[in-house]
Amino acid sequence: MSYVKVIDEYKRYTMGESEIVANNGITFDVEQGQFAVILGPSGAGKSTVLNILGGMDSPDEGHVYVDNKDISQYSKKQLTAYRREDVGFVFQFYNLVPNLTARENVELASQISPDALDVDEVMESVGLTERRDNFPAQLSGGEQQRVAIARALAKNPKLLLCDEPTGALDIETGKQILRLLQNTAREFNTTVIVITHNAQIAPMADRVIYIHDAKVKEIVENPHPRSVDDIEW
Ligand SMILES: Nc1ncnc2c1ncn2[C@@H]1O[C@H](COP(=O)(O)OP(=O)(O)OP(=O)(O)O)[C@@H](O)[C@H]1O
Repeated sequence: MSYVKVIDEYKRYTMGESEIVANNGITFDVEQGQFAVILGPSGAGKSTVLNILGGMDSPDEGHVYVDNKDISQYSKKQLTAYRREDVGFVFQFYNLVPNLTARENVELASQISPDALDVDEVMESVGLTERRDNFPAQLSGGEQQRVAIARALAKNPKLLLCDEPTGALDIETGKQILRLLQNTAREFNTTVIVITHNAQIAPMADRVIYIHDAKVKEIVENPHPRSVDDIEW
């Protein structure tokens, strides 16, 4: 079975009298160690998929397998443990703790995971050894995002989920972050899933899942993903 397997997943929200179908029978797979991109316009349902994959929300129907476990059937308690131990999150606006240094931000995450990696090794792998004693406000946006990635990786997660990770960065810095995410999938065999509306990112992914209007429109496999350096946007 694929490492991540979403099968006929539905999520509906009630807004007063009306119902919004945010995910309308979503089905896709991602293999272990793949760098996958979920691409679609605003409102297509991408964050809903990510919230469900990350254990922040549960689907109304369907199944979501991660590493052979059906997380759609998890209790609240099981979801809490899953979020803590199995999933690393990277968001558009970093969400670092401002009064902790870069290293302390990473350490904090490593402390809640039983399977945590060595904090200094992770800091080195994202190229931040020199800046580890700086506070977030003393770091550039790209450096702060690298701290956020280190924080997510320190837990040694099964899944790294990234919500518009380059959305707040300029092109060159965004490329550095994408290179880091692509390398993470390759070197750590971590399954990385990025959601974005930026179609320029698609050629560098191993698999692209196009979502439109709450449904999967197309799934494209890239047998030869492009290097980040060859991508223009
Ligand atoms: N908690 C919620 N309550 C009500 N409606 C919601 C909720 N979360 C999402 N929606 C609706 O579900 C639909 C899909 O939203 P979602 O955030 O998943 O899209 P998206 O593709 O991530 O968009 P964006 O790129 O703008 O974040 C939208 O119509 C949104 O308004």
